[in-house]
Amino acid sequence: MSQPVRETRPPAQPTVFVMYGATGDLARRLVLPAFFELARQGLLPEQWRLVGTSRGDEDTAWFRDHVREALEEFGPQPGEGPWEDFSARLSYAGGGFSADDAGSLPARVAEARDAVGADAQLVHYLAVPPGAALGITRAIEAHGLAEGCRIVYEKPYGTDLASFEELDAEVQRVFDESQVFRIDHFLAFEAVRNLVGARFANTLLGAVWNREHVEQVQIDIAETLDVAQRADFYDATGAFLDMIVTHLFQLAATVAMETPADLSADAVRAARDAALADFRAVDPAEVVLGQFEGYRDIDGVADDSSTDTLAAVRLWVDSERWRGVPFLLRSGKKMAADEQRITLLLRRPEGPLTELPERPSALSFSLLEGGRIEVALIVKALGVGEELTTGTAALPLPSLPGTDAPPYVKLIHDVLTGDRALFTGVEGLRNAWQAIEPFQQARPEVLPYAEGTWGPDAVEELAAPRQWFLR
Ligand SMILES: NC(=O)C1=CN([C@@H]2O[C@H](COP(=O)(O)OP(=O)(O)OC[C@H]3O[C@@H](n4cnc5c(N)ncnc54)[C@H](OP(=O)(O)O)[C@@H]3O)[C@@H](O)[C@H]2O)C=CC1
Ligand SMILES: O=C1O[C@H](COP(=O)(O)O)[C@@H](O)[C@H](O)[C@H]1O
Repeated sequence: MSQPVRETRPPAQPTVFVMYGATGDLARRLVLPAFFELARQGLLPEQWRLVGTSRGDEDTAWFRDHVREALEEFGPQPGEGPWEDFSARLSYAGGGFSADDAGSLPARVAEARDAVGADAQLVHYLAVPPGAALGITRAIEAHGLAEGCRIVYEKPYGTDLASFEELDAEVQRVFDESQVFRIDHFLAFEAVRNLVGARFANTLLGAVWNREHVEQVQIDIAETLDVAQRADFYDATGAFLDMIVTHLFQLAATVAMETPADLSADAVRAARDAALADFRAVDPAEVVLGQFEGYRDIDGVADDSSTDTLAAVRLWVDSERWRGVPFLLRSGKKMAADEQRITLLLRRPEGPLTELPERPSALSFSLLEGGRIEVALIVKALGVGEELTTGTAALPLPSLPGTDAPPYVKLIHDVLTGDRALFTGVEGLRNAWQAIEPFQQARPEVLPYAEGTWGPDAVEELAAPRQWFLR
């Protein structure tokens, strides 16, 4: 397998970056801090500007304060990087942006282009709810901002198969595919990139990566966080759309994929998309939806809301490699812990040991804190006896050589350099929406769960006869 050449220098072309949804949670928590981190690491082009935009009436001074506060809350701290220079390159276009009414955005973009040079690369970043993507796409075309640009769509790309097809038809009409970056930031966690790197570089992992050795695959993204600051978006979306059909499906496809021809962007994406094509349509009877108690009291949430704040699914991948192995996916808010983990539970060996501990041997990839690869092994416990226990050997990825690149740092850098390896493929997304059509037509009842737990009891049953690795 050849090693792809990845660009690690700053891109040379001047760039104007337009951030739609600049007032939102994603921009504040992840994207704007990632931009500052890129500036700190000297990975932005020498000439760049960032124009924030949304529908309110805020101005540039407000936006600069907003970005500073975001950095103070989520880091890196302004004082840890070139804040004065950075903030001078930010401007704001309030008043909305639609095909009928351009507002002030084209004027702000023109100013930014004048400042960096006429050959500037224009990058549109849509950090907006899925329902807003179509209108902004049309507005970009209507106001002459489409030609030669790059455009980044956040997940979810559509909200069902029909809206995905509608959005994508418009995107394909307005842009060439090479201009389009459909983001799913979970693909860029260091631990997830090692589902590819470590798997294909080590026979120790690669040899057991199949149904002969793996009994279950579990993908668990558990959050203690609630949704108070983005109730409008969340109440209209829910955990299944927000996390399962997007992030967790992409993670499942990364585990399930066959060996790509090489590690080029196209080959890796094609392998992931092919795995998504093997996902069996989700049976609503194998889905558990939950809502944490107290959710309906949040401002912006309907009193009778039936939105799921937790979803768990037993998914089947009908490929030769994975036939018969359940992929258990779970994600929710207000759960017992913050954990993001992909685990391959290994089968119990046939004799001679019969009294094995309940906790099985496993390969586990934790995404948090820069990532950790763990190998859980059943071993003899210390002492004069022969009792067995499960112990874990852990490799914290931050202990490896190199500088950690958090997902949005990596992905924005990839957009600037034009590397599309870690972006979702359109065929894969179509397959994902197709796989959940039966579920969307017959959603199961939403069950209550107490804050600080692992969800309704029915979630446990999905994993039977085993248990969730995270408990
Ligand atoms: N928050 C997160 O952790 C992550 C979110 N995402 C994705 O990012 C997107 C945005 O999520 P998030 O930031 O959490 O949501 P928020 O509700 O916090 O923010 C949404 C932003 O979009 C703007 N917006 C809302 N509706 C429209 C519209 N019709 N037209 C134009 N702009 C609009 C809002 O601006 P205003 O109302 O001021 O106009 C606001 O700036 C979602 O698709 C989500 O799935 C992806 C990864 C992580
Ligand atoms: O896409 C989303 O992801 C976040 C979790 O990602 P993280 O990198 O912040 O851990 C989730 O909280 C949010 O609801 C969802 O929209």
